[in-house]
Amino acid sequence: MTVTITAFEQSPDRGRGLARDMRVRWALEEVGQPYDVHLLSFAAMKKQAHLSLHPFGQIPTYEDGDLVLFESGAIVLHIAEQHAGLLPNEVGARARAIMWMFAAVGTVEPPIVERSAAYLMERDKPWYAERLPMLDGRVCAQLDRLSRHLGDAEWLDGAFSAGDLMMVHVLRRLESSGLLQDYPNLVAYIARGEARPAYKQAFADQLAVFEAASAG
Ligand SMILES: N[C@@H](CCC(=O)N[C@@H](CSCc1ccc([N+](=O)[O-])cc1)C(=O)NCC(=O)O)C(=O)O
Repeated sequence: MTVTITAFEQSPDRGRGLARDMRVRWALEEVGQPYDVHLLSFAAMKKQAHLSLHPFGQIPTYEDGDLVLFESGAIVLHIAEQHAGLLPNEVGARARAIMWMFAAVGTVEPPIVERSAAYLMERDKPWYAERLPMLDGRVCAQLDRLSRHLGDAEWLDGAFSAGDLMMVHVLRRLESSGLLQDYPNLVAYIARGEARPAYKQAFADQLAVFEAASAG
């Protein structure tokens, strides 16, 4: 039975690989698993057929036979548990890799999403100019700490893992913000993730969807 994921029919990330189906695509490529994609319009995401898969009406979802999952982190963890290549076998290293998955989505991502949401929904509000430095400050506080931890290491904890996959994708959202320029080791870290063949394949496949939709 082939796995099926959901993704945007026409992603607002305009093919930049920022939507969260990218994490699932990348994970499936890292473990060498084929998958089908069910593309959804914004309207279809809020209809009952999709809400029965994803109670919050979002993408991505993951279907494998009777199993239906949502939450990109949970999907990546499931893929990593089912196939070799994204989690170490050694108990402690495996636990730390999962720890970094949670750190990505639970500690580093929230201020990045808050900053992005403010730009998208509040940039014309009178308080935005005053609020932006605070939003940047919260993002940079986490970048500072992550950068110090990473130092000159290639990955967060030994070999590349699902923790790095999630963290690289979280950080990519900042690529056009200018905030990463003060953290050259994080820029290089992201570039190492983007240089992986599995990432490149996932990115190309996500971009192809956007280009086909834009051409149509
Ligand atoms: N915590 C969930 C969050 C899922 C989520 O936010 N999904 C978004 C798409 S990825 C988030 C996203 C969207 C757009 C960009 N972008 O750069 O344009 C980046 C990321 C979605 O379905 N949004 C539609 C809706 O909520 O109605 C997860 O990790 O799976």
